[in-house]
Amino acid sequence: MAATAGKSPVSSSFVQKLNPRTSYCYQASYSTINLPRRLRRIHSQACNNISSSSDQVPDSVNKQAKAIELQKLIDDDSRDSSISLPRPLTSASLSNLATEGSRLRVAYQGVRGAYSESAAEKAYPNCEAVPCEQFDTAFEAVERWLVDRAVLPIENSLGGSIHRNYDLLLRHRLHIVGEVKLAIRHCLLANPDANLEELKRVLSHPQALAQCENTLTKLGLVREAVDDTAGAAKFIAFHKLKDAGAVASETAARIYGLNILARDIQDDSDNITRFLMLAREPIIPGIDKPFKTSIVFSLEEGPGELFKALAVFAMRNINLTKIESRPLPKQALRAFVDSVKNFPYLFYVDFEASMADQNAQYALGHLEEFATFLRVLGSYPADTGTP
Ligand SMILES: O=C(O)C(=O)C[C@]1(C(=O)O)C=C[C@@H](O)C=C1
Repeated sequence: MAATAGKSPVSSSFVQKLNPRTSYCYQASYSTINLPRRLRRIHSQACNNISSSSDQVPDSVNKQAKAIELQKLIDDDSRDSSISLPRPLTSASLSNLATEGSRLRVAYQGVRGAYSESAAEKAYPNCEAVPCEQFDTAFEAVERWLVDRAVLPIENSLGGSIHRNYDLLLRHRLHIVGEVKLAIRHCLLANPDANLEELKRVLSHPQALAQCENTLTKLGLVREAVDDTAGAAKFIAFHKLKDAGAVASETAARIYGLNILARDIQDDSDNITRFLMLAREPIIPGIDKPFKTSIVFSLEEGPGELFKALAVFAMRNINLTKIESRPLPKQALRAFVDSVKNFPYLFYVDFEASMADQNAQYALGHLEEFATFLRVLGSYPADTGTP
């Protein structure tokens, strides 16, 4: 191995694991580096903890059917299980999900018209976007080979990190294979017979409500959090509410037959959400285009530990684009830390380099020397296009 200033010694087995050009075994093993055996056990227990079976097959998605009559939607939804829109998957309905054709199937949390659906379609044009009730269901659908990818919102330029989704990345064993940045333009929606003066409350995803904080405060509307923006639109349409609006997309307005009372109500016109694409297998990282790598690690307690960890990147001129800290789950904590004085944390870091880049391999080799836990979540092409 050639000597490089600031580089730390790296064992050959480590490079073997990290270097995509060396072997196929890299593919299966690079996501977990130096995972203590006890924590590894906890991980696989968590991953195996998947509920099984049941009875409902979601109807196929006709993406071209733009104009869906509201009355039909409401009638179908209340009387008949065969509604025109696909029902979001629940854990219970996963086992009967049939594979249709060869289009890439991408699971997202929410109902039709959610921003996550647009993100899936932006990342994979022509994909079949599969709505899921919860993020866990979307992850499970990938783990059980029922869909090919899951899409996960991870951070927003106004609202910041979506913390729960960081925790899901750790709990499940999927790999990040791509990212997509999407411009989020929120609308205030209401039923055709409702008007702004009558509105008292507004429903939406907590992130969307936070992104429209100023506008909603000015309007004096009470915020009510629901699972996703399009779900809020569907709910007010279904119940024909006159006193409640929804913060959601223009697409959701069209699908659920709602009026757009105001457009672009986010606090800043520059409102961008970054989504991650997840798959069962990692992709082989290249160096032909800009790549990003996402990792998660934990450190011993002590002065300068985090400084040392970040220095492994700084000394190799690797740019960090994101750092997030999350509490280390108690369960995992018991497995690999004997006693702690303060609250222990996991650090999630995104950096601008491919795992095929030797510099990045050296940086992680160096970090591995003192991190108590280190896992590569994925190395994937950076989204450098217009959101
Ligand atoms: O509710 C939706 O439509 C989503 O896709 C979720 C979500 C999020 O989790 O941040 C995605 C983009 C926007 O930032 C608001 C909500």
